[in-house]
Amino acid sequence: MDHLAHVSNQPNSQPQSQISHLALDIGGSLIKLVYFCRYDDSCRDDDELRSQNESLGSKSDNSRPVLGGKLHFAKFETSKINDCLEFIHSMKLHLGGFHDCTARSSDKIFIKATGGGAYKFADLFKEKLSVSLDKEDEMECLVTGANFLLKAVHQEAFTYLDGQKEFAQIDPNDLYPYLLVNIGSGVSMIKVDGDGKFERVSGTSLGGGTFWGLGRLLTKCKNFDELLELSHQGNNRVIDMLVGDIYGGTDYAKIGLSATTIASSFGKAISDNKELVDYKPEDISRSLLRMISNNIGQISYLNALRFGLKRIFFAGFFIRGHAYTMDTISVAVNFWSKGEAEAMFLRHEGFLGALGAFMSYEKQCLDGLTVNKIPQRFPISVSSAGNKIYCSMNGKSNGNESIECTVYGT
Ligand SMILES: Nc1ncnc2c1ncn2[C@@H]1O[C@H](COP(=O)(O)OP(=O)(O)OP(=O)(O)O)[C@@H](O)[C@H]1O
Ligand SMILES: CC(C)(CO)[C@@H](O)C(=O)NCCC(=O)O
Repeated sequence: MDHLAHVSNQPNSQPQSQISHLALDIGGSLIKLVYFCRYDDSCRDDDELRSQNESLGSKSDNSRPVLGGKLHFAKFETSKINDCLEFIHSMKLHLGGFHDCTARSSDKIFIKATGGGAYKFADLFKEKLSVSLDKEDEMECLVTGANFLLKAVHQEAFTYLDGQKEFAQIDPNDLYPYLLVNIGSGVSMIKVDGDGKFERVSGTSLGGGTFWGLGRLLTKCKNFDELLELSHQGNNRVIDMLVGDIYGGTDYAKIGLSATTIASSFGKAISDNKELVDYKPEDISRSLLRMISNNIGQISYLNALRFGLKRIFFAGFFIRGHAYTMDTISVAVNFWSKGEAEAMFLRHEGFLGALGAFMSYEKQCLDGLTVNKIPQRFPISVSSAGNKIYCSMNGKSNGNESIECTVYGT
């Protein structure tokens, strides 16, 4: 199994009946998996949950036990898709899909999938796992995933400035509008106005793939984390041309540029008569990270300005909860907006699309999930004709770690 598989409390040999509803987001760089896994011993009656749900108009069935479980998250490099297929097969996750309810006797299994790879690798999934991928729109899934996390998961969003992480209090009734910036291989910027109400307003090809691709070529790093780690020790001023380099050490105060502002990313490399080997990989990594993060922060701000949006949520696996990345993006948003707009980050940053695909099981008429809002302790309820899933989202989730859920079993 790929070392990238990142699942907490990962069951080693779960019987198939314990796992249901696998959803995939197959991107240009990474494949993300979300699946629900029941606890062995969690069969219990939960009258409080039942009555809360009923008071909100959701039908519950007293004959069904309430089952606890977790939403699990895993990721693989897209280039190592065979490891992912092996993982799915070994965990029997591919059986956690749905059957086509229009074809009565069909035993065809469909798995919800989003991202470009849902198209590109559909035949491979059919050939290796005998499952069909039920494709969901990538932007729609990102938005559904973001709305779900922001409304349901306690302490999901946070700000990060000057090394200070602060969790944001998100009022689910005062969430919209906001700008969602998903930094994957490329970057999508989406104005979100409500559940299912959104518009992709911009994007840029200078994204996570650019950082990792250029970084790999320039530093010979073998993996993304190594490149990110290197940036810690680097000094971008060795390579970036600063305003002070151009202005003889002084600020260009008249237009608000301090001497330390980057005037030209990688600009020093033109004048130094140096070769690539003369630069330290850590300095290259730092400059690259700063260049990409600054640029995304600036374009995001411009789009927020364009539509009068005050809140910008940044997601996607480029961020990786990395301090310098988040700081750079925050500073860029803060600098350009003169403090008017705020950059926020999400703990489950890389799994929005996969979560959105997971939620889309609600569209199916059999074994699907429906999502209803429930306030306070059980903010989100996910239910299906066959079983009901109440994601209690009790704040125990942490980044890639699993999220506690409560399920009405069949
Ligand atoms: N272990 C890793 N291996 C490769 N890239 C990683 C890794 N961890 C983080 N990244 C970064 O995350 C980016 C991919 O993020 P994400 O999974 O959100 O996007 P994607 O879905 O693959 O891309 P797209 O949506 O553009 O198709 C990579 O381009 C890289 O910058
Ligand atoms: C093409 C997608 C949507 C695939 O996830 C993404 O990589 C992206 O938004 N790229 C940026 C494309 C652009 O708007 O320039």
